[in-house]
Amino acid sequence: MTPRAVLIGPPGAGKSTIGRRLARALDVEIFDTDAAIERETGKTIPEIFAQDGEPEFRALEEDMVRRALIEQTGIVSLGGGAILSDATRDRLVGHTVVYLEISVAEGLKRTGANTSRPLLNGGDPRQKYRDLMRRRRPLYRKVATIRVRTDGRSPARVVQQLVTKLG
Ligand SMILES: Nc1ncnc2c1ncn2[C@@H]1O[C@H](COP(=O)(O)OP(=O)(O)OP(=O)(O)O)[C@@H](O)[C@H]1O
Ligand SMILES: O=C(O)C1=C[C@@H](O)[C@@H](O)[C@H](O)C1
Ligand SMILES: [Mg+2]
Repeated sequence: MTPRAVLIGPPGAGKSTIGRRLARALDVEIFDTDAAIERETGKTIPEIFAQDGEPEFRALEEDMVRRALIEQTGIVSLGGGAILSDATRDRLVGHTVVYLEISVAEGLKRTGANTSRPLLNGGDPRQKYRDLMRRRRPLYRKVATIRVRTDGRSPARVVQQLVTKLG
């Protein structure tokens, strides 16, 4: 058993939104690792970051992704930073991995008013988002088997393209 597709990309790329809609279009289940971690721990992600620290969150995330890749058969949406883990990148080999691409400007717009993303809080969000993309872009590209641009495209349009690409 293997997921139909795994969605990756930075905050605001649409992993949760597109994931939900793509799953509906394909009539499969959606499994969002961020939501699953919150369910399993009974804490929100900002609470985990604040109380336990990012390394603890990354460990929970790595294990959640490991299990999802074994157990899920629908669409799996990963947290934005999940691909930072070497083990996770290794485990993604052989899967259908969709990179939802987004520009820094558009990513900032989509995440702007929202404070539920601990990594973008505090300091200058623009600089933080840029730094994050500089570090992650090569990793997203490396593990992706399909890339889709999301700038200036409605979720419906992105989903439509993905349905075509996934066959
Ligand atoms: N193609 C799109 N066009 C316009 N807005 C979008 C698009 N995709 C998502 N959005 C909007 O952008 C915001 C962020 O999307 P979403 O939460 O799905 O991103 P995410 O990749 O799951 O982010 P995170 O990594 O923080 O979980 C939401 O308000 C969503 O409605
Ligand atoms: O980009 C990131 O590192 C994160 C993205 C979110 O999906 C969450 O997994 C968390 O807020 C960390
Ligand atoms: Mg999300």
